[in-house]
Amino acid sequence: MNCSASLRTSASLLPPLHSNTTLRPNATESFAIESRNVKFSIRTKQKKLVHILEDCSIQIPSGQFWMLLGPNGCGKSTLLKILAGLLCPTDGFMYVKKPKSFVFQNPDHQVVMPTVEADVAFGLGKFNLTPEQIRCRVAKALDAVGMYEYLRRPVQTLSGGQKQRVAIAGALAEECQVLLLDELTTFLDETDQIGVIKAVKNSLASSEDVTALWVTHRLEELEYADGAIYMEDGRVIMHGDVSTIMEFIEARKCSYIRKINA
Ligand SMILES: Nc1ncnc2c1ncn2[C@@H]1O[C@H](COP(=O)(O)OP(=O)(O)OP(=O)(O)O)[C@@H](O)[C@H]1O
Repeated sequence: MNCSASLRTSASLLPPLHSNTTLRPNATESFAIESRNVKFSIRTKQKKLVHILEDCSIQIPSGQFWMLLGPNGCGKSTLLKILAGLLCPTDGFMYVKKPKSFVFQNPDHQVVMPTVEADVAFGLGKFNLTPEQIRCRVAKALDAVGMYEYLRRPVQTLSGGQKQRVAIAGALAEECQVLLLDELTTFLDETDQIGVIKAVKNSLASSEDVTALWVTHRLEELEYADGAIYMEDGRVIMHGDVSTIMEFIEARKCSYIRKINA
């Protein structure tokens, strides 16, 4: 079966998967991001074991823009941080193409240099690049996110959305293959929100190899995605086609409203 094709065309309600999965050595090559039965638990100070993620399985084809949605506290950021390598899963298998980059909700945690140009160039120090190569990479990355004309701007004069775009450009300049984006638009107005989404779309269009996973609360953003994942209570409930998932979430909302009005 061509998994990649089936994921693009249909959403699926996922049955619970087996626990105690052994780690699988090889990833499926067509997927830039893959997790199988990933679990994450923590032990509280009172020694109580709390299960935050249960059997989370996802597959995101290379070069696509996917969104991860679900109610507050369902585990979206935890799954994203695991994929980024910021947290270690308790069990399961995962593969994320490298280099990968995690972009934070608050750009002030990431955009740290005095000017846009210096900030995008910041991560390039670890590569053996000539000044001309650095200029070239910075220009290309800023162009991809529509911020080239801001090259010399002090970062403190930028809006939240513009800072997010600079943070994305920093990742692109390092030629990252996977962008993991954590609720970038939560504090943005509509113009900045659309600017950031378009910057991600453009980044993917300007390089066949870049894949993005975008955590969001905003249902209207789904229209920009190639695929989606819906989580509840630490589990992946649906995975695949955007319109099916959108309908599912709308139905969930209606049933919730009916319940509170009853
Ligand atoms: N270190 C921790 N200690 C205790 N509980 C935690 C810890 N990290 C996460 N959690 C809990 O795990 C659950 C999932 O959190 P997570 O931040 O991943 O959810 P989310 O879906 O991203 O939420 P939101 O949409 O509100 O940002 C929450 O109930 C949260 O309180």
